[in-house]
Amino acid sequence: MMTQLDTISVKHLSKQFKNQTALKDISFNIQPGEIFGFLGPSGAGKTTTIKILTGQMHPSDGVASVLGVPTEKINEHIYEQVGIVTHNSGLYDKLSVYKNLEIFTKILNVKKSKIEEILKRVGLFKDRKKIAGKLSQGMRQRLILARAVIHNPKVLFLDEPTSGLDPSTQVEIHRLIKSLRDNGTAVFLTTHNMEEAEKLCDHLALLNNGKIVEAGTPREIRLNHNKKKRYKILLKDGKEFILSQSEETTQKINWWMTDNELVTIHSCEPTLETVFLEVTGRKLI
Ligand SMILES: Nc1ncnc2c1ncn2[C@@H]1O[C@H](COP(=O)(O)OP(=O)(O)OP(=O)(O)O)[C@@H](O)[C@H]1O
Repeated sequence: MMTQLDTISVKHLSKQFKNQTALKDISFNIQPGEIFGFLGPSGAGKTTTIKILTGQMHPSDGVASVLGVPTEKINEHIYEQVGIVTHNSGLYDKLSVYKNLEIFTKILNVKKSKIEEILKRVGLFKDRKKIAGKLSQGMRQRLILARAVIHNPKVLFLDEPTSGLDPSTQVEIHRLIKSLRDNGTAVFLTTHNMEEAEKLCDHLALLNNGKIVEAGTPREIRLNHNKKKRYKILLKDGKEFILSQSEETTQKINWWMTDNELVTIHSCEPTLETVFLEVTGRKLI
């Protein structure tokens, strides 16, 4: 029987810097056509993982491979099949939007007709003559993404692709990422944004202090943490909050009811954000 090759395979990966352990024994697999979300607070080890998986850094222990290539053997040929968007993805600021992409079609041996196609897909076709250095932040990010996917990569690494963007640009970028996924691209995405993770990712891993502390589909992770009942409460003065079941909560609810302060009360499932707070004790920012 044929088994499908994992697009990304990570086994017992660790990374030790001089006096800092950045990753401790992490393992996961990503299949073609899957969006895998890697979530974690600042310093959790997300960028270190991307660096190892793109061959920019070697692990201290464990093995990882991308498209069947062990990460220590990764060279520039892999970039023909991989797209990367990170914080230091730069653009040629003095060149036009179109020229920025044209350069990449030459490097990556892609037909020029792809430029027009991808510009239309990211909504930048009418801006193709604009100078990259004068684009708004959202346009810039769409151009960086266009460049990363112009060659239809089999793997796409996205390090916080929508951070700092307005909601409508976020939606456009999500649409593009999903259409890539639907065409079989495996997407490795880091984010601080729980809503983004919930909407976009097929599987998630929550990283804390270099360890994977939770993994599964967004729904599985939420349901795993649904042991204690939670109540979402709205009071007359407009205050809204979530309280978990306890004697204190029951007492508070009684007071509010007696004082006619309570407007609505619902029991609710935990959000990914509350799960994250529970397992890490930290906010995701
Ligand atoms: N080159 C390095 N030398 C020493 N320590 C490093 C190096 N790179 C990262 N670290 C440490 O490893 C840990 C993980 O860092 P990493 O950049 O992977 O975190 P991150 O999850 O990407 O955080 P952020 O969300 O802030 O980008 C941090 O404690 C960081 O200080």
